[in-house]
Amino acid sequence: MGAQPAGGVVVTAAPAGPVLSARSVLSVRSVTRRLGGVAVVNGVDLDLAPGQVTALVGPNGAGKSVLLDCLSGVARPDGGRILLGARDVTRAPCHRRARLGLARTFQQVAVFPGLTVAQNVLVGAEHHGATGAVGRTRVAGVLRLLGLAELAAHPVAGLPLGVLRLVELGRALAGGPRVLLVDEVSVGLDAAQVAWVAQVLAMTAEEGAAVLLVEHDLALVARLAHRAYVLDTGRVVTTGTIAEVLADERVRRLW
Ligand SMILES: Nc1ncnc2c1ncn2[C@@H]1O[C@H](COP(=O)(O)OP(=O)(O)OP(=O)(O)O)[C@@H](O)[C@H]1O
Repeated sequence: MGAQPAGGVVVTAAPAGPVLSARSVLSVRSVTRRLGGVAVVNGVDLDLAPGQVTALVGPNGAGKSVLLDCLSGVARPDGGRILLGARDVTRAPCHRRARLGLARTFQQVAVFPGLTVAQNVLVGAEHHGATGAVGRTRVAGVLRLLGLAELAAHPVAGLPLGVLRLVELGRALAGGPRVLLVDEVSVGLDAAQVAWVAQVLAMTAEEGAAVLLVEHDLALVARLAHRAYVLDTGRVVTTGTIAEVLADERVRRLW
């Protein structure tokens, strides 16, 4: 990998200004998800703004991944509403949300082991409606962006976890999502890969996407995110600009 993504922007600390005036592209209202009789996501309200990286942080078991499952359509909420733009997608399946511009990565990396790197990324382009030559052009651009071009024809089976995370991120980016949900993207990456991915996510937001970053690496959160929500035992305990949240005494006590 080189020093920064192709066509890249040098990323400095994210501006910490409030986003309250910006339009929300994903709106979550009172979302609850019960598992085994327990509300592991409990009445969550959350808004994602275009052009912003929003962090979702909290201790192990707080409900972050289950909330992402509700947002992406992997799981159905037991209560509440999810709006993607003006559309109510609370009960919409994953593929419909993908067509509407929502993409995600998974904490347990999920790639198609029998496909090559390029084919995995193409799946993401096609899910978002980019087929044929448009899809292939998208794939080539994403592979360059993520430093994966030389591995394009390589089967993903057997590749290291860090590379698989990049492939999965590439699949999510290939459709040009307007909402991108990333779950623990830094796990398994070395420091250079984390820096690279940080720049890619910052660029994705700068180009207008709303990015939700679920992450335990608070240095990465502080570097990238404009705002944050802190989840604990299924509830949002605080939200605000990244500076406000990281300075909050209640947040410090959670780690
Ligand atoms: N399929 C399931 N059945 C029952 N309980 C579950 C299931 N999946 C998750 N849980 C529980 O839901 C709670 C929230 O889990 P979740 O994975 O969302 O936490 P998290 O905040 O993502 O944690 P981590 O940071 O460790 O990934 C946990 O108590 C977990 O044990």
